[in-house]
Amino acid sequence: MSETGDMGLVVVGAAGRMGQTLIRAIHSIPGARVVGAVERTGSPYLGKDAGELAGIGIINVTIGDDPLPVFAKADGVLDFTVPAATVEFAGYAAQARIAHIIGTTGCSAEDNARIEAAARHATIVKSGNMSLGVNLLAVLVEQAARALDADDFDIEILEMHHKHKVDAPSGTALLLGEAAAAGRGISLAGNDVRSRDGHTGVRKPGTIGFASLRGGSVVGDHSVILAGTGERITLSHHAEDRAIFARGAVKAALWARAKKPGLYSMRDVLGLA
Ligand SMILES: NC(=O)C1=CN([C@@H]2O[C@H](COP(=O)(O)OP(=O)(O)OC[C@H]3O[C@@H](n4cnc5c(N)ncnc54)[C@H](OP(=O)(O)O)[C@@H]3O)[C@@H](O)[C@H]2O)C=CC1
Ligand SMILES: O=C(O)C1=N[C@H](C(=O)O)C[C@H](O)C1
Repeated sequence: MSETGDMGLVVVGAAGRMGQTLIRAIHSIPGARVVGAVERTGSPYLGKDAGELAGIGIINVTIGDDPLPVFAKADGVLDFTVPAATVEFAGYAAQARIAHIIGTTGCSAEDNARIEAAARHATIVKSGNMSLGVNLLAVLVEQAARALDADDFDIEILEMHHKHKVDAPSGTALLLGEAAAAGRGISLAGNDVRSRDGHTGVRKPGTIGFASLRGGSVVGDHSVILAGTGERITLSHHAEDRAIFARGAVKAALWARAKKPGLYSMRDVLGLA
């Protein structure tokens, strides 16, 4: 806990697009405080003040590359980095018995198994999208997929992101795919079609298709299309500002503080489960 009684939070990947947005969000939200900032060894941002880098002025938190001492004095860690780093941070958060909020996408099944193991000791909230809007959209997608029969309506998920994004389909697209699959009473694994190229043959009934676009500065656009014969329903979310993800992550941290170790989702945090 920080000296003020606020929840003391460490931001890992503090110099990244989300890292800087998180520093600004924590600074503006009552009850939370930045107590540490971590970047990878060799980062040009080591030694810089995390607040100054994020554009809010000096907050006396220097960006370092050793997570252990900062985790030891914190209540939680906000992590929007890369899968290999996230798996490592999950182990450290479990050792320190602190909350770990994971926004990192592109984790493999093996990464997820290691995160699940860490959740035996740490309270982990992991979601491909921390915004209220997308998590509400997931509930609506599940309802629509349940209501519209697979014989009559095909489900396709389209996402577009900025040109710097490295994983596809996006974590959000997969989260929405999981919601659609749950509505249909099937598992997404084995029923997903992640890309199409060449002579693909006709669409296999009951599958859930994905398409990914990349370009420019798009923060995150997602559409779930339920395509029937003669009609089409499109459920969409457009993220205009990364602050929506950062605010969700801080909300998740404050929620997780009072929770027992385990692996939770943003739907749990928002009461939409
Ligand atoms: N769940 C959600 O709501 C959201 C999830 N995301 C996800 O968050 C992740 C990050 O996105 P974004 O901020 O755009 O990406 P960035 O590349 O801008 O930021 C990632 C940061 O993590 C740093 N990093 C890499 N390895 C380590 C390490 N071992 N220790 C500490 N820091 C490390 C990177 O450093 P360097 O560049 O020097 O390698 C970089 O500064 C992605 O997976 C993205 O999909 C993004 C937005 C919302
Ligand atoms: O990389 C991003 O930027 C984003 N990643 C998340 C995802 O993979 O869905 C969330 C958001 O769409 C932005």
